[in-house]
Amino acid sequence: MSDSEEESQDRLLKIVVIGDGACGKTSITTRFAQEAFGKLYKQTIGLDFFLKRISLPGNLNVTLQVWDIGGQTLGGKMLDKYIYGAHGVLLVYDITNSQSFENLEDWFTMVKKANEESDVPPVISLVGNKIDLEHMRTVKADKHQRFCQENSLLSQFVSAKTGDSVSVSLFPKVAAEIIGVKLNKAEIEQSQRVVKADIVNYSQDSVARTVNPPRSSMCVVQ
Ligand SMILES: Nc1nc2c(ncn2[C@@H]2O[C@H](COP(=O)(O)OP(=O)(O)OP(=O)(O)O)[C@@H](O)[C@H]2O)c(=O)[nH]1
Repeated sequence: MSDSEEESQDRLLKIVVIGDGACGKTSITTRFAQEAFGKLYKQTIGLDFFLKRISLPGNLNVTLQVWDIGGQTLGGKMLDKYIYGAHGVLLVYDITNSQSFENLEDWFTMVKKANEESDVPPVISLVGNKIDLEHMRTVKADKHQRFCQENSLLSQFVSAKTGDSVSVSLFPKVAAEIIGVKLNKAEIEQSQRVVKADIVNYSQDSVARTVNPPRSSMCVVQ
């Protein structure tokens, strides 16, 4: 089988990352896509895209199209269009910032609204970020767990800074749940073997014109 035939069998999954400004969405996606972390905060205006290909058990290759959505979009006109059609949603908050947890209700409401007409609801994971700052935690873990139970969400604690649980757990778990594959711990780690990604920045205008960006102008995935 040629490379291109093999690639055409990949499933492309749209994963949307939302939550308050500065909770670490860009850092999580950059950690996942590039194994990198930057200390400097640069606000995301509109959104950025990342692509990464991962392998799941059974030789299943999945390409994740990760939409990193700026925290300032809450209440804006474009947010429901960005979320629409997502296979997976990461609802991110900062464990050292209670307000970012309180505001999850608003983000979650937007997710439900944007998908109320879709046949298959997205898989949603609650993500508590910055666990390297455990000593500064203001959101108790049981609050997090309660929110997950009440709303039937997957649950994850991560640190984009140290990389803890970002690549080996968060994204593979969500992808596996979407395509209906059960993963054991070894398999989650295994899913990280084949990966490389580049980042493409889209202006808000180009997304406003076409919510599904043209594939041809996206980055190459290997
Ligand atoms: N200590 C620590 N700092 C983090 C972590 N993740 C992100 N940060 C820092 O938090 C700040 C905000 O991170 P971003 O990833 O830009 O946040 P964002 O949610 O994308 O922000 P918006 O673009 O405004 O939506 C930056 O200074 C990051 O370096 C983490 O896991 N631990």
